[in-house]
Amino acid sequence: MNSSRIPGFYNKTVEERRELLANKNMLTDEDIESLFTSDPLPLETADKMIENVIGTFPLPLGLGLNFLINGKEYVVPMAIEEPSVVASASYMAKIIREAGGFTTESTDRVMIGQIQVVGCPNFQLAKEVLLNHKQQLIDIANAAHPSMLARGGGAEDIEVRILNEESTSAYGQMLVLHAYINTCDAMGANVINTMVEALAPTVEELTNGKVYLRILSNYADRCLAKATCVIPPQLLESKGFSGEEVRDGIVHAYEFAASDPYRAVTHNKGIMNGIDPIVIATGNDWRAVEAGAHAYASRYGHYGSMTTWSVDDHGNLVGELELPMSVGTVGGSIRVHPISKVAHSILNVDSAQELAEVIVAVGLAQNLGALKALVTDGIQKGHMALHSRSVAIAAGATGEMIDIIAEKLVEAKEIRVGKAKELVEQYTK
Ligand SMILES: CC(C)(COP(=O)([O-])OP(=O)([O-])OC[C@H]1O[C@@H](n2cnc3c(N)ncnc32)[C@H](O)[C@@H]1OP(=O)([O-])[O-])[C@@H](O)C(=O)NCCC(=O)NCCSC(=O)C[C@@](C)(O)CC(=O)[O-]
Ligand SMILES: NC(=O)C1=CN([C@@H]2O[C@H](COP(=O)(O)OP(=O)(O)OC[C@H]3O[C@@H](n4cnc5c(N)ncnc54)[C@H](OP(=O)(O)O)[C@@H]3O)[C@@H](O)[C@H]2O)C=CC1
Repeated sequence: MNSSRIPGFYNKTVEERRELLANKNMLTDEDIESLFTSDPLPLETADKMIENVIGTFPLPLGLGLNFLINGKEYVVPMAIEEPSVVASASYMAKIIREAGGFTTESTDRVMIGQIQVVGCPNFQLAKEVLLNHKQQLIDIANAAHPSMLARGGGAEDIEVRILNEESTSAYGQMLVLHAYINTCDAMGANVINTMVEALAPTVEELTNGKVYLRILSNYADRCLAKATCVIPPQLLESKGFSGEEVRDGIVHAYEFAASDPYRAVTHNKGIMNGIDPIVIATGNDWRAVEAGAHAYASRYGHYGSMTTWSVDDHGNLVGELELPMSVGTVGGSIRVHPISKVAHSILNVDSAQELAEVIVAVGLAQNLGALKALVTDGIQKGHMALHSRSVAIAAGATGEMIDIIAEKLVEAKEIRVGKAKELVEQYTK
């Protein structure tokens, strides 16, 4: 197993980094070909992926390093436009590996398909009838996609709810059937939608109602992944701040996010800074993950922090992140986008469950990075120093000029495009 600890990786050139991965056998010949080409997503492939294609929209692909999860090393592919995210994830993963690494766990990959039934003459009776035909309904769902059952998944259970029973509106009352479907290593949207569409005629017959919606729920609260880390305070020490001070600051920051939606949204955005890039790089549906994650952050009746941070009896900082994680290692665009194939090669996970667990570990690290910066130097120092290169490019710097202008911006403590334009003008005179 290759170590994910590659000191100085970020000081190398892109070519050197690729060579290093190839030498460590972390890339296949096909991966190398996909990465080294000037056309990573060929237009003819793109044109088959979505509609009205006129081009592609590339994003930087970086590697989150130092991840040790359940004793296994992970190099994490991250596709993102925002500076300092990859650096921060790698830095926090480095601290957490010194503390023994992340521990993760996850539920079975049970997703939910919903069927909405309206106009039942008797909603209670309709519910009873559906529940009495549970096995028949499960069998119909599985007959619609038998291969999922054959690989150990498929429809497993049915639940029925009545919504707005007391409503007097002509549109309010409805019955909702939930089909619980194990989608194995697929995110499963298409499997689920196929199954609920197949169920609809029988559901109408049994309820004497009318079915409108037949679609998966992105609130995948039976498809959860959780990551935990336990960090002794001495590993959190930062210039001018004791480990205990940083630890306590992080717990105070968590309490702020837990109690105030204005802060929670930003706190959680910082978590998604880590989650979205790996979801995108692995070819998964980040809208589905985003929607589920934010809904889960509201499960206690108000929008709160996705993570929890506390201090254990030994004075260690304990972090935890649990989220719905409807991702796959097959299906969707995963085997279609050549760079997503490379990302899977680098990440080296064997199942969707393992992928989900890595993703929440990265989210937890990212939250720690942002909070540690916020409770010490503030976000601008580390983030803006790295952002200075984008500012230089936005001001017209090219080639070797980019790093020179970026350094001058940091020295001047004025990381803004106006200042960068002045510097570019001086440089090119
Ligand atoms: C940026 C750092 C890491 C610098 O932090 P630093 O203390 O200057 O880092 P360092 O130079 O001591 O290096 C420590 C480690 O960081 C990594 N590292 C260091 N530099 C690089 C680099 N160039 N490229 C890749 N990796 C880098 C690398 O792993 C390195 O270890 P090494 O390998 O050298 O042994 C730190 O300031 C930090 O974590 N800041 C937080 C950044 C952040 O959260 N950015 C997100 C954008 S802000 C936002 O959108 C969310 C927010 C903040 O609003 C959420 C919220 O409010 O909660
Ligand atoms: N609300 C939402 O989130 C919606 C999302 N989508 C989109 O749906 C796509 C994801 O759907 P999904 O059903 O996952 O994708 P696909 O239908 O593309 O692929 C999944 C298929 O892969 C096959 N497969 C091979 N090996 C495995 C394995 N080990 N475990 C599970 N399946 C395996 C299965 O087919 P077989 O059994 O025949 O081998 C399975 O049905 C995404 O692109 C998403 O954007 C679509 C609609 C709504």
